[in-house]
Amino acid sequence: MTAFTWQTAVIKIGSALVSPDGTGTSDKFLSNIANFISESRKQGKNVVLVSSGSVAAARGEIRTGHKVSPGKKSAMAAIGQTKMMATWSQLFDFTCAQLLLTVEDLNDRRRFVNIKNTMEQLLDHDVLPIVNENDTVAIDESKVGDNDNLAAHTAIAVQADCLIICTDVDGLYTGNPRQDPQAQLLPTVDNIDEGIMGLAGGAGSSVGTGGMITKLQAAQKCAESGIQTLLVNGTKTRTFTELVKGNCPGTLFLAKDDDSTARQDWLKHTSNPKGELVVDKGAYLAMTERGASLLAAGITQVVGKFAANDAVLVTHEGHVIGKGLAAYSSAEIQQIKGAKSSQIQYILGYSDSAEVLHRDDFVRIAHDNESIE
Ligand SMILES: Nc1ncnc2c1ncn2[C@@H]1O[C@H](COP(=O)(O)OP(=O)(O)O)[C@@H](O)[C@H]1O
Ligand SMILES: N[C@@H](CCC(=O)OP(=O)(O)O)C(=O)O
Repeated sequence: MTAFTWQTAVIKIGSALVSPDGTGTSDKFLSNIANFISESRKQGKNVVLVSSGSVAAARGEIRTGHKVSPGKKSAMAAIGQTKMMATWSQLFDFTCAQLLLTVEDLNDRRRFVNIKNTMEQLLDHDVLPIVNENDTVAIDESKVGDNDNLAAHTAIAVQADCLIICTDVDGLYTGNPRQDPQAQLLPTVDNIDEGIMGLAGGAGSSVGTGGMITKLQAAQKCAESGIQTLLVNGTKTRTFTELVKGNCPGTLFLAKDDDSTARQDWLKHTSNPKGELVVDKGAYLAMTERGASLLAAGITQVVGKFAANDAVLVTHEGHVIGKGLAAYSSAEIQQIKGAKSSQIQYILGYSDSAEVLHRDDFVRIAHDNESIE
């Protein structure tokens, strides 16, 4: 077993643990998890819970076939969310708070900062934040879609040093252990490359969403943000006795060395680019080799409509070089592109910033397969 240490953790609980019978909720597995959370808080650690199970908890409350329509899922989430929250609350002798989020809340910088501040306030007041996707309002493109990725965004928001994903298998195996009895458990993963991604199969139960792939996506986001991820079996008591001792009884995904700021982690993994700035070779070299800010003079083209403070992609010759927060709107940049910074005041009649994209609001993206739809 690999040893690990942590101070602030996001703990993600899958539907199969909240609703082991595939309908209603049960404390069968949750009481062990709740004890671990209580014990960790007594040790002065910070915990945020991301809990699935609202849809599964409401099975039987609404007539459905085997496949449930999105409309019925939303209705089930509305019913099951209160059941799930009530089940958690009765396992703790401290206050719990409910946070229901959508992808739009996370993508928007101001809303994201508000979510982050709210969670910090709750932790400062010894309240346990319990997060879930707002399945009642989120449909299709406004959905994160799975709580593994939602947990990674949450970990980035609270600047956790650890994400613990509790599921119904012991960790990451060389193949889906439900289909391949020869599959071996991997105790440590130091780099989530294509080979590791290729090991992931689908969900293990009828109530799970995403299966192993979304867990690996979450672990990858976290690793790149300097956050370690543990994938453990939430159905076993021993998991939690080992976790309390600082041992990882499943798979530990190591964090990468990360000197990026919290703002840059949000930009890279959570923000959704609303447009694109095409830059010339001089700006490209200045940004990638010297870490310089982007000035209006280096911009050759503006793609899409966006407001000041929206996230945008920065591209050169068809390759994405990074993502940043634009200091000006697309309409303003259309007017100032190619101009010297000293001319911004003259062209626009005001100058909010000498840079169109400040170096602190920019994050490099090394691969080049991202594009604007
Ligand atoms: N390589 C793998 N290693 C471990 N489990 C895997 C792998 N590939 C697919 N799985 C499946 O992923 C399931 C966990 O995902 P899921 O059912 O979505 O759980 P949860 O509800 O906890 O999110 C496991 O039960 C297992 O069947
Ligand atoms: N938000 C949904 C859960 C989505 C999800 O990712 O489920 P799971 O794979 O069980 O963690 C719900 O509360 O039912």
